[in-house]
Amino acid sequence: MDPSYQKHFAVADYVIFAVLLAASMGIGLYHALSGGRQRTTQEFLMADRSMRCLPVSLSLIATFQSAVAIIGVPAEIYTHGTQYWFIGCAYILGLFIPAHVFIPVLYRLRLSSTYQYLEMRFSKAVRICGTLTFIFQTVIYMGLCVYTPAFALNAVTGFELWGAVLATGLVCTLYTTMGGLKAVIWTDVFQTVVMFAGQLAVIVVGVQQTGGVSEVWRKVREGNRISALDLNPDPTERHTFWTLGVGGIFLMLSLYGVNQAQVQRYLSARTEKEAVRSCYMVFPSLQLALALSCVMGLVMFARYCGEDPSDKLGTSSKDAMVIYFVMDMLQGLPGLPGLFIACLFSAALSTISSAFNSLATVTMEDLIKPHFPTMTEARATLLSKALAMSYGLLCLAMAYITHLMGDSVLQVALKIFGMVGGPILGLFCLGMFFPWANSTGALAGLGAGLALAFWVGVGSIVTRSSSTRPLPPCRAVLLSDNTTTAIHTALLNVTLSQPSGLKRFYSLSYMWYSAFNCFTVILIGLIISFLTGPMKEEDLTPGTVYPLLGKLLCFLPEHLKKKLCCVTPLGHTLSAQQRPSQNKESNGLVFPREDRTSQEETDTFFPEAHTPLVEHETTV
Ligand SMILES: O=C(O)CCCC[C@@H]1SC[C@@H]2NC(=O)N[C@@H]21
Ligand code: NA
Repeated sequence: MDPSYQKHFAVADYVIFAVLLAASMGIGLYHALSGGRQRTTQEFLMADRSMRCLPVSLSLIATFQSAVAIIGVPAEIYTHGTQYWFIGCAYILGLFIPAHVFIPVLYRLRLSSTYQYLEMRFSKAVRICGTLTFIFQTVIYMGLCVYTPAFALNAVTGFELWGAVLATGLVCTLYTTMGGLKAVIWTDVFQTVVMFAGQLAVIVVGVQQTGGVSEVWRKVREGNRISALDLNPDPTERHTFWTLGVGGIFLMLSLYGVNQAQVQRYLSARTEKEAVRSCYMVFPSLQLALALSCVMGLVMFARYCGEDPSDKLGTSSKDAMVIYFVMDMLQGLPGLPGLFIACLFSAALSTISSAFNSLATVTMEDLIKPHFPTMTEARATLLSKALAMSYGLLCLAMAYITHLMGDSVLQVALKIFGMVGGPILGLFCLGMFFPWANSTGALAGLGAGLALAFWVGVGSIVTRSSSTRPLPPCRAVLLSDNTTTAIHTALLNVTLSQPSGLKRFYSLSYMWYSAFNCFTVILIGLIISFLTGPMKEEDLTPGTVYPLLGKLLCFLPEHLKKKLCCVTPLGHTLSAQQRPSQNKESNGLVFPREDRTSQEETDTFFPEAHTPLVEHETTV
């Protein structure tokens, strides 16, 4: 680290950072001392199912917008150009499908944990495997989210690394443990505002210090950082419209469709309509977050055109360079570096607190409560708080491990989601869209999906085949035009040895992991289901299958549909006493007759739902 490049904080910066932590603690304390004072798991884990769509939607964004995106996306744009921005196209279907497929199914089953669905549709074993897979994914991802801001700060400002990790971890654990989901959602709202403000400040100051918008635009175009629409169908090409726009849809479905942290927010909404509306409201805010990160990367490129300060930082990671850029821009403006640090830690805190809370929820609901049905509410709530605390400490331990996983934090996060989130998405799709799938098929599918995912993922890390050559730094721009053209032609003419066989398998773009693993689970799951005797219509728990065929073939006349798609209509919202009770004898889930209470909700989305295509008996 070249000492002249070390950036230091003014007192004002530390003050702003401290205010952020204090405000988050304050919100946590408020929710610990108000309302039901977090005395029941319904309140602690589900916010009393009383939330409105605005806070839920801001919390939905905050959950998967951490320091990884704040740092990783600008670094991505700086190095590879704006191709990554096409992931915004995946947000359309990536949010529309959760709003009209996953939310109606999951909301009407009145679940606390998403994985209860797996027991209702398949079996307890499938539920446990789904829960453990989710815990594994979230613990690793949480480690990455804690470590990223601390590591980046330390690289540039000498900011005490483990001090920052501990401060973040402890504050987060405390307000999550005290205030439950209500505190997590309201701190998410506050932290999302801080996150946007911090990024905006850096962009405004950055443009102004680089000579204005037109100057930035000129430099960015000359450095060919504005990527054209790349329609290359090669699945080993890291970022193209297909890997981002289509592969990204499966990534979004795994996060905003079936991930416990997000489903818990949908379920905390007071009505299904509010839940669907909150999902719609995520779209503009997510596009704004993506735009801010991408523009920040472009401004950073325009600012450092001609020189590449990352080698002076003593670390080759472009992620650390983003912090250097920010400190360089805001250095002379006391308070603004503190605002950006607050932005970075807001992004981290809002993700980590959501992870803690969802981990505590699934551990309680899926792993503990089923074995201790007589546990009192007070003990269950106390245990939930102890779990949040222990997960907090575990994530500090995970922090370092994720740092070893690779160079770009964004790439590591997207790989984790693809490798683990993809198979979980496949499990839910198998359950919701294929009535014939049975528990054996589900377990085999999940196992195959995870095995294949880790084979590809680990293989790509080991053979380093996922890192692609970055675009030439714009130093070439300073040469005369024809020289530049000559260099580019020479570069492009080099026939890159197309990897073959296993090497090609390892070079599959990580943006396809979600889709690839999802289809593997579905394919294997269906094959094993048919080999071991497919599920029968009457054995299906009502409301756990989405009439996909019925929807896709909605243009067919009724009598044809009746023959073709042996599907049951979507379930109605089960009132509290209707919820599935653990039946001692049959050790299965016993369902009372479905009530018709929430007819208006069903009518809104599935007018044909109350005229069942195939009359089915509920197991009473
Ligand atoms: O920021 C993180 O912690 C995770 C990296 C981004 C995760 C995905 S990318 C597509 C979607 N849009 C987001 O803002 N987050 C998710
Ligand atoms: Na966040």
